[in-house]
Amino acid sequence: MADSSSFLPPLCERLSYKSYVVRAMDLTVLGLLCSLLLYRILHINQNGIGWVVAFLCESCFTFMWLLFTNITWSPAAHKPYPERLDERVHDLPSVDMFVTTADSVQEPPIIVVNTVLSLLAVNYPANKLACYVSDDGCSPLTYFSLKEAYKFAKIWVPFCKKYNVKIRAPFRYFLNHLASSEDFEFAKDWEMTKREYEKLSQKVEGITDDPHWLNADDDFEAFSNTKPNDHSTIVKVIWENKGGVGEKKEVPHFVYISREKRPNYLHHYKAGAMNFLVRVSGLMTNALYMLNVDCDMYANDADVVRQAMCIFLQEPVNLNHCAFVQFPQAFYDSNASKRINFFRSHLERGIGGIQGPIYAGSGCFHTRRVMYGLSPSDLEDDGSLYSAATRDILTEESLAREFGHSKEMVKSLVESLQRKSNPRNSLINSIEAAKEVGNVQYEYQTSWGKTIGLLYDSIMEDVNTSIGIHSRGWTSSWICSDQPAFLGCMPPLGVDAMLQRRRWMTGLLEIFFNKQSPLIGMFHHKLRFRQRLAYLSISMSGLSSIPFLFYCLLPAYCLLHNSPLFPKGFCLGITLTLVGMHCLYTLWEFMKPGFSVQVWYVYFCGSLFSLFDITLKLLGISETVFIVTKKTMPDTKSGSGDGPSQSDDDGLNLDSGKFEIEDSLFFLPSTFILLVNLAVLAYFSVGMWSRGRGGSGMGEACGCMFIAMLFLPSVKGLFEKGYGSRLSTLSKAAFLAFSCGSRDEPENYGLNSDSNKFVIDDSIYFLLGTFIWLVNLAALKGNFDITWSMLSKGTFLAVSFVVFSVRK
Ligand SMILES: O=c1ccn([C@@H]2O[C@H](COP(=O)(O)OP(=O)(O)O[C@H]3O[C@H](CO)[C@@H](O)[C@H](O)[C@H]3O)[C@@H](O)[C@H]2O)c(=O)[nH]1
Ligand SMILES: [Mn+2]
Repeated sequence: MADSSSFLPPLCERLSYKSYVVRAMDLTVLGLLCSLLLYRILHINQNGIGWVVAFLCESCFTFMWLLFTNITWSPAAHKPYPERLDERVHDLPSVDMFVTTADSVQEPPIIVVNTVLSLLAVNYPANKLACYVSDDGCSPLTYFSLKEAYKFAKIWVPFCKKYNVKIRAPFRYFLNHLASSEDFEFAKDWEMTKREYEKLSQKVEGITDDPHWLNADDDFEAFSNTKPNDHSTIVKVIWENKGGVGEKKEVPHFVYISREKRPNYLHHYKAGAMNFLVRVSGLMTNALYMLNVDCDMYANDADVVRQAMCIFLQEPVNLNHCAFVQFPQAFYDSNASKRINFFRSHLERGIGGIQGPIYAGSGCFHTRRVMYGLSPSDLEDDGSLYSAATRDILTEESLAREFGHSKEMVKSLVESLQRKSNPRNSLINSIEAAKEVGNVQYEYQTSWGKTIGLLYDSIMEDVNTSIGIHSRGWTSSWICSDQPAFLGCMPPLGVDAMLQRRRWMTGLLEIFFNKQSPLIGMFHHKLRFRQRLAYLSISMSGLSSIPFLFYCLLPAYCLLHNSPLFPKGFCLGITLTLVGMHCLYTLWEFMKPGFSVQVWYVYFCGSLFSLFDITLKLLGISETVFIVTKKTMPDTKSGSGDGPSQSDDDGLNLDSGKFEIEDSLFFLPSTFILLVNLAVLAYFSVGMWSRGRGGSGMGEACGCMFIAMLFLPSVKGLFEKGYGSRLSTLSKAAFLAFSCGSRDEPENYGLNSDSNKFVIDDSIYFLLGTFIWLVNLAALKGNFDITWSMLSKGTFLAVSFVVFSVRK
């Protein structure tokens, strides 16, 4: 396929982003952390429990910093030159494009439609493309919208190609007005296309789940009497590109599928949907490469497919062994976009310089053969199957055993593993075979989800699958581009963002504990050592909230117990430099792209609650569940951030078989930490002059102050967003704070100057209580819909307050 003449310039280039300044900074922080640890060890005998806990927490931070330094040590990315593709490659390979959607309410069909249109219109020969939409919601609305989208595509795709439109998702494109300087013909086409798009979006947004129209159209018969979790497989070929002339040849194949679902059968969320997509597309078009996007991630650059091909088709292929090409993900919702862009690209570019970026779930091109479980060692230098491997892999029984008993599937597999481009017969002819591989029992006792396709044992299926691929010795490539290749949406900051973060962290922890854990087989040679460390760092990120939580309470603890937390003299300098550098370096970097402390809190809190989930899972009490995030169009965005959207039932949610956390509980940790620190600060200022020498002092008080400042904005968020149950959050946090304080020995209550031990005083309870009531009163003033439940919680608070205050 590719022309091997070596005179032509390369299709892509590897760029290194190595920076000695960054390295020096990373090493300095590491050095400072180590000297702090050393100091703590040397003085461990003179100091109390606070000192030991601080040492343990700091050891964790040092370890995490070490892993982080490993990631950021040698960042790299690939720069493709799509304009060189045509002179080098005469016959472009075909590409199957997958879109997953799961819920027509959380993921409005108009968003899916836009994503699909952007893919159908990419700059690539239409007869080499196929677009498959998997609908886990089994929604006739989604199917209806896609059919309408196809009608519009017949206008949209030629329009984009004729005028070389840059952004090919219509909702984005039509946000800009027509410039008056445009020529007449263009203006006419533009107006017409815009009108058609408006008609389409009115139809799609106006459609309801009314059974009348469903019954009226035979095409929707498959959707009658179905439930999202109880229906048979549906496969609909919306459009088949059979060549021809004009618009007919310009729109790629377009297929709607929804796999069979039955209650009591595990369906493995997105990974299950993807594996079905891989099979159906194998039967229908069997392209060598597959693109996968989330339903909200439209292609923002018409050249994405060509860019990816620059990496795959770069000669010599075997030096690279590139299994997949990951594009950066960016988000069109302003505030959220920056935080993720920054983190993801920072991390991915770093890992991109080791063995290659991690598959991020969306905006990724996979090689079909790799998805089928092939290893680089199965291949000859020219990319054909190694002859011994052929014998093992290509026997019919072993294929059927591993991939399931479908004759058509086995045939397509053989062709795909041998990289044969099979001449297409009609897509319609494959519908029956496609339905068969969507059966709930099809994967039973096969290797799907275990070693083949997307792997199942984590709800973070992307990272999990990625480890599997890298462990077989493949590499991957991270593309750097000026213009974001894909744009999607992120939930607004707040509970939804925390839920998403919590799901991610839980999924990563599942990986940490599953059989692919980066901890196991630490020196397995195919997964490079540094890459393994990178995976370790990522899969452990949920755990980092534990030392952090302790650290946030330590200054308060040490102030109360009059035991030192921070070193004195020269070593205090080290601590201050560390904190200072950390603030300047991390926090500043973090804030630079517009982050707020709240974003940081979402991270912290999401991680904390994932620990809760994973504990329940490891104990076998509940399963981890993929809760789909809500997606909104940018112009209709405004209403989305107000208030919680999930139900606020506490305890076991029977539908999902999982413990749900009440929204307001997400604010519990911050409220708790803030209350403890404020109370201790107040206490400290009252008793400052009567203190003994040698223990804790101003340093620890400053620590408390710093932490209180850090958490204040997130507690403020609790009030701003109008979460109805803030009273309950406050009362719970206060209850926790009280009970922590009351663990002291009874005789230690009050100022005990003999023991030189500064212990909790009754007044602290009154201070805390008064504070809470003042805050509550202020909050209630602006919120008149006080429910009985809130009143009862308030009464509970009052009673517990009195009980605790009179305790002696
Ligand atoms: O049962 C399910 C659940 C989800 N999805 C699809 O999965 C995608 C991602 O879901 P979303 O709610 O948007 O989750 P995010 O946290 O935004 O997704 C990120 O993280 C996921 C892993 O947790 C990856 O799968 C995604 O690709 C990645 O973008 C969407 O297209 C959904 O339609 C399904 O197809 N079936
Ligand atoms: Mn998403």
